Amino acid sequence: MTSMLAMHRFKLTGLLMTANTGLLLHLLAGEIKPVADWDWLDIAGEGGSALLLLTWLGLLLKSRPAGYVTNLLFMGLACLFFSLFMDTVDEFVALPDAVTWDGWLESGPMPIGFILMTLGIFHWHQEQLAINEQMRNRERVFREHRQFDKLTPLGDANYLRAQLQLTLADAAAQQQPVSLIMLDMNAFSRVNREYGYAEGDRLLQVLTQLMLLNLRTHDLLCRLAGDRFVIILPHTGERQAQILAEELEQAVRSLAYKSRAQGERLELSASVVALMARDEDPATLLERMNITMARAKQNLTVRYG
Ligand SMILES: Nc1nc2c(ncn2[C@@H]2O[C@H](COP(=O)(O)OP(=O)(O)OP(=O)(O)O)[C@@H](O)[C@H]2O)c(=O)[nH]1
Repeated sequence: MTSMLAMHRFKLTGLLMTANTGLLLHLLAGEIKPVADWDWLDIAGEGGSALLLLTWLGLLLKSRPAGYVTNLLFMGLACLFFSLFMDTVDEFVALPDAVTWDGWLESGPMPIGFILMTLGIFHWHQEQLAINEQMRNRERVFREHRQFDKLTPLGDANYLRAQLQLTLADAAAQQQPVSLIMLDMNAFSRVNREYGYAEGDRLLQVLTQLMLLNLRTHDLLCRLAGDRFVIILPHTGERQAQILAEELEQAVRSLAYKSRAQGERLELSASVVALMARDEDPATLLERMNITMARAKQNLTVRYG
């Protein structure tokens, strides 16, 4: 409360002084009416409204940051308050007939107050639109953050599907090819079993870095689940995707990853398959990818037992 008063001290002092000046002018020029002449209904109506306007002023200053819009609203409310205050004072003080300025004090600030209030509310509306836009952006970022895997931290399966949908739509519009690569580590569960889950986690992080180093800037790597990753390759035909897939497979095989505990090298390999998107939705494309991967894994088992 004290900080609010301090922040708006000039405005509040100005209002207090203006209201006092109006009161003083009335007292100097006129005489206090006998109580019998007081119109209680007018006093309650005009005085009550003036008090309510003071409450609005307090709430406004308490809830809004200082600035242009607040100043407009304050000035508007202050004018309305002054008009009603003068109206209320008029109920207690009788002025000679020759005095005409009291009418100006009562009615003059009223339209100015309404104009200032209208301007203030208009700018408040503009300000609110800008805030809404910012909130929407923040919410979008927050929602997207929830779609990121904490360990790697790549986009997760939901993020992948959303991005795939966008990329496929873009590709269709531009008549450009899109390809996908799926990489699944072989015998990853053995790493967890023999070296512990924490070592498995560390390996997944290293593999992520390794893949990112091997990709182009516009490729998007996501973690589908566990040790399975998918890369979206915009503007890429199947042949180029195959080359990238082979490079990734080679990179994993050549990785001289050492366990944290004993520092021994782990023999690593990955199954990597590449496909070019046809005229299909993300779910169908991912399904086709999973089937291709399952076949590649099956061949691996048949070959090495
Ligand atoms: N450390 C770690 N392990 C995970 C995580 N998510 C899944 N896994 C493990 O990854 C393994 C995946 O098992 P599988 O799908 O059978 O994979 P795999 O052992 O590589 O078998 P193949 O793919 O058939 O060669 C399981 O042991 C999961 O517990 C994770 O975030 N961290």
